[in-house]
Amino acid sequence: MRVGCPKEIKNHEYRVGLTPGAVREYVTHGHSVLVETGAGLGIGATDADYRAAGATIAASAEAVFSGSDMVVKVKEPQPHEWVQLREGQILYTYLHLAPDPAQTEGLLASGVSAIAYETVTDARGGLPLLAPMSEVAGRLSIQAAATALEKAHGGRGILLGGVPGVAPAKVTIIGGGVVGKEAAKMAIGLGADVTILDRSIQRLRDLDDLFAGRVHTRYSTLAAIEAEVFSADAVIGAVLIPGASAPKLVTRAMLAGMKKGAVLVDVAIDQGGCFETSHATTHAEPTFEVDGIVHYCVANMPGAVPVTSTHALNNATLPFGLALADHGLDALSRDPHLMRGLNVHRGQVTNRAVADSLGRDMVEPQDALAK
Ligand SMILES: NC(=O)C1=CN([C@@H]2O[C@H](COP(=O)(O)OP(=O)(O)OC[C@H]3O[C@@H](n4cnc5c(N)ncnc54)[C@H](O)[C@@H]3O)[C@@H](O)[C@H]2O)C=CC1
Ligand SMILES: CC(=O)C(=O)O
Ligand SMILES: [Mg+2]
Repeated sequence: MRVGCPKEIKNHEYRVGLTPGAVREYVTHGHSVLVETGAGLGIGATDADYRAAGATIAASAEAVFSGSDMVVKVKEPQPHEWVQLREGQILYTYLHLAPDPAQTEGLLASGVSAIAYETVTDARGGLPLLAPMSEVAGRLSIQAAATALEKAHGGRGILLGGVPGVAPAKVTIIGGGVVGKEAAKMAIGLGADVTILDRSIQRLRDLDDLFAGRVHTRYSTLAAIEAEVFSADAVIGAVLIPGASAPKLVTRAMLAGMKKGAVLVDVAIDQGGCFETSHATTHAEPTFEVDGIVHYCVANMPGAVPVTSTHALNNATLPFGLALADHGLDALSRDPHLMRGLNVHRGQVTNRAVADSLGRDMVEPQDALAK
């Protein structure tokens, strides 16, 4: 198969779909790999590194899109990229379609078979291609909160860990999955007072065992969210209903009950955000203020640390990517977990949560593939 990797073009996105190490694996499996010139510079990988791994360097993104049977990326394709996709081609990347009707229309019109990293599953009920970036974003969320809490950045001027004799900041984490757990580790490490809310009691049990008394856990009800948000200095939004738009758990009315200069970090913004007042921001201008509350809503947080993120992402995407290259779309029939990644195929939406969120018809992926 001809595998292609264009340079990422989203604002301040420095990750790349394939590392030179991943290219070498595809080439060893007998595939050819086309990489856009400069695609790896954000992680310090030069065209020469890719050539040494067996890739051919393409002068433009257009050459990669037109010359590949499968396009491997990081972020959802941008409008200028949708139009270059075609029927019979596989797109393998993050998509986050539920809050993005325009991109969905673009992919449907192209006829491409689009596999979303974020809905591929594993045998343990996890999301193996989302998890590594959730680990990064969870850890970064506390760095973002700490910075935004500084007075010069619009925050209330409180140090997460306090100092001896002065109380630490209170961090409320809504959603105790991968993002929530990693955020908690960092917040505890800095000495903050941490509470995690989740609506899975089993998840709260696991977190209670893991953190052994160093976090408070609360079952996520409206009343509990309100109480924990009102008393927080920083709130991390980390909920997920796989594939679907995030539920709005903190309303605009609730901001009035919060401390002035408190910070909301909406990690779930890539699924539309879990705070009513969120809108996606970029690394160039990551925060904005609503009713005296600082909002940080960057939809590609891991792009800020591309070296760590790209390697972590490639570790996870490589086995499924190789299966796709080796077997084409038959790889989906061989692996029900990869099948769950298929969001769009030949003009049809093939993921239930995505279709429901967008109010569109859905065709079961195996039926869509059989046609
Ligand atoms: N902004 C960014 O750059 C990035 C964003 N993300 C996003 O972060 C979000 C979280 O991802 P993960 O931690 O991997 O998901 P996860 O599935 O591991 O955890 C989500 C948790 O939310 C809980 N939850 C669902 N509804 C809830 C509610 N009403 N109240 C409290 N908890 C609730 C679930 O029980 C689960 O434990 C996703 O939207 C993901 O796409 C992930 C990586 C990067
Ligand atoms: C998951 C995601 O949106 C990201 O890594 O950018
Ligand atoms: Mg996104």
